[in-house]
Amino acid sequence: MASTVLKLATRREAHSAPPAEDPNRHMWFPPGTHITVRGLTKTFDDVVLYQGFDLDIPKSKIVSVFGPNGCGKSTLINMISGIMPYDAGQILFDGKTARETRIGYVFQNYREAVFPWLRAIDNIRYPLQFLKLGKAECDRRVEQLLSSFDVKIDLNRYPYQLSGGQQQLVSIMRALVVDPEVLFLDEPFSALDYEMTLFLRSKLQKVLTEMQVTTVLVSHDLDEAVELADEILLLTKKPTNIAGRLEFNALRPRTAETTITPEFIDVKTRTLEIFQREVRK
Ligand SMILES: Nc1ncnc2c1ncn2[C@@H]1O[C@H](COP(=O)(O)OP(=O)(O)OP(=O)(O)O)[C@@H](O)[C@H]1O
Repeated sequence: MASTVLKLATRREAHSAPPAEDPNRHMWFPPGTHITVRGLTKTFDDVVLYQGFDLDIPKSKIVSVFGPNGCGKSTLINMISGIMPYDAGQILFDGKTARETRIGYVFQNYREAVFPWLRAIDNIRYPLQFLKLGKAECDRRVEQLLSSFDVKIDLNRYPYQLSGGQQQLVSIMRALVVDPEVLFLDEPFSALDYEMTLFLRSKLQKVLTEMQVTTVLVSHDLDEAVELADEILLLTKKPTNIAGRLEFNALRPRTAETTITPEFIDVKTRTLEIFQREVRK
């Protein structure tokens, strides 16, 4: 099946969509796509959450997922990242399965995500043991990450000795140390105070831009969803589908000043309009 998708993509790299009568039409995806979701179906206790859901996620871009409460944002990234099984469908990363792909995941609840028995530095290093890398390369990666994030905290401390924001910073670095092809973040800042949120948002944005990692972010905060995104993916109420997709092309790094530009206000307003239309349905 993987080769079928790739063949179809290669055949149609002329940017034109396939004819409507093509039975494999749903397998087509635009050039520049990294993740293809096709025919995704998920039911919880007889409630259909996703039914034949298709989605393309572009390579090296940040996509924010926004939608009504309980529409299935977390479930979607959990299924795509391979954490949660689905009933039917296919998800491929450049033609590979999730198991064949280096994936990073940052959870909302950092307290449960970091390992309390490991010092911060050992939490960050932890996933490297599963990659076949020499010690020098492991050290280089950790050093590079610490320098990119300009880390000022004492990494010899245990998680309980760190603030919530510092623990979430550790868990973000742990997700990035494997140099992931794809990064998933599920409301990573929602449990943090505002100052820490702004700080981490700006650091994360800088590092993601440097690393060019394909990123899918679930956020409940509209400003955050737009500020960080190259594209905002809006979902409907369940059974969940795509309500709209909006691009946001402002230059990076984006700062508080970005949020008062006409471009930001326009994208935010249009996002809100689609969201409100869905919520009222
Ligand atoms: N393990 C589960 N068992 C049963 N139902 C579930 C399970 N996980 C999620 N659901 C249901 O699926 C729906 C989508 O849940 P999900 O957490 O993905 O939505 P969400 O959009 O991320 O929610 P929120 O906006 O509250 O963060 C909800 O109705 C939820 O109750």
